[in-house]
Amino acid sequence: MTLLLGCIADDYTGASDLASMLSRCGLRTVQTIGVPPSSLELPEVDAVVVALKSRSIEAHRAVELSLEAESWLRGRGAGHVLFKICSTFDSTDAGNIGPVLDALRARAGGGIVAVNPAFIETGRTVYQGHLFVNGVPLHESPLKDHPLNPMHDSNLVRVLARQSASPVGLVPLAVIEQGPDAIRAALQALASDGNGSAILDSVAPRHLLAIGEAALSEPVSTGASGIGYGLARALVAREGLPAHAVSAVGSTDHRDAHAAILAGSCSAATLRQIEVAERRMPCLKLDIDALLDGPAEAQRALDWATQRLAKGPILIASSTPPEAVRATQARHGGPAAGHAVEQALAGLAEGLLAAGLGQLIVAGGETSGAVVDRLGLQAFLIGPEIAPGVPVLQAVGARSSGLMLALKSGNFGGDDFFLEALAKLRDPDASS
Ligand SMILES: Nc1ncnc2c1ncn2[C@@H]1O[C@H](COP(=O)(O)OP(=O)(O)O)[C@@H](O)[C@H]1O
Ligand SMILES: O=C(O)[C@@H](O)C(=O)COP(=O)(O)O
Repeated sequence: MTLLLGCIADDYTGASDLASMLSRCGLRTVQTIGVPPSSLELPEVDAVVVALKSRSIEAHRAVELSLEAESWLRGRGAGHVLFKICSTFDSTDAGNIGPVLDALRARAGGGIVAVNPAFIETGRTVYQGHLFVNGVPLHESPLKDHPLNPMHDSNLVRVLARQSASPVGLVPLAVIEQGPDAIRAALQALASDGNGSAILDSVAPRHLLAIGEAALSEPVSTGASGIGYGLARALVAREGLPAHAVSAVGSTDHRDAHAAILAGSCSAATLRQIEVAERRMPCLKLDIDALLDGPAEAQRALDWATQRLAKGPILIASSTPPEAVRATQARHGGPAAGHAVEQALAGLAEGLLAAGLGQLIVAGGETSGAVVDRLGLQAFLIGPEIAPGVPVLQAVGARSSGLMLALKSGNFGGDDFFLEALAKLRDPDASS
């Protein structure tokens, strides 16, 4: 296998978002959970997205894991490596975007890293280095209330400069509008001035196409699915590949298996999606204090679910509005509460799988990471898109092979997302 593109994603939902974009553009893509063991047989692909759970861990550990993934990808021919971060730049001043980007750049021998977190289809745009979420500056968007990394600064040049060892430049929209050659020249000028990275503006797909083409001249780039779109389109054109969506999920004997939704995201979008779904299926809202006090609440939830699974899909949610999250964090500590809730939901997934689950939808990036790790899943084939950034996934590898999943970033999807996802997991080929 010789890769056209190697990708390292800092969480699992982000990885499937990117993998979906690459597949839609025509690159045969597989998502692996961490660096795959040599025993795992992967199909012939053009791109691999190595999914890490490195967004909210110690920076030095995120660097180690990312470099390990980089070696694996370069060893399989990847000339360019994209470090996939969140389109809302989820991070803290301690990292992990800056430290990982610095390490990948150093490993590649220097140069300058183009950084662009735009994802136009989900309303993420960058102008004058400031990130907007559906037209609202990042620091005024729902991301200001994120349980793990609340975002309080929309100026990404400033945000990244606090995390990176090298100065951060800006390539403004006026230059991006001039196309790939002008972008390359601007990046070179910034590199000559000592910048190790630069935030690139973009408010429309044509900007991402130009950025993707320019970014391929450097060994490393950083960003979300928008830059993935630009890179994939540039590679497909360069290699003369057919520019149409490829889906790799095969027929599944899980079509009539039990289905469940686990929601651990407290995002505004997920809260609305739960509201819609609970009118259509049994829904259990976990008692968070009880959940954090001991195993009885999780056992109650598992009993509740296993009694109902055979009758149709069910939903279990830990999600609460921001004020309740703040109260929980004040009582139990932020990271401790988050971790405990993730592990409780992971335990529920394990119990549900033992009870015959064949289709699983998880809402929340960290939550998805905990669930996928607990189930020991190794890699995913990428199927059709349910909503921008959320594809149908089919597990491959020793454990739970064939299991159909959707890993939803908290902020993604319309109000009907859970209903749409259930239909698509049951029948990935059905037109929506
Ligand atoms: N009711 C709650 N109170 C406090 N923290 C919670 C609650 N429910 C979930 N969490 C935690 O909030 C975090 C949500 O992050 P994540 O799963 O990445 O969602 P998103 O995709 O919205 O960022 C997780 O650590 C999760 O365990
Ligand atoms: O780029 C994005 O917004 C997503 O792919 C992503 O990374 C989302 O992270 P979570 O909201 O933590 O799932």
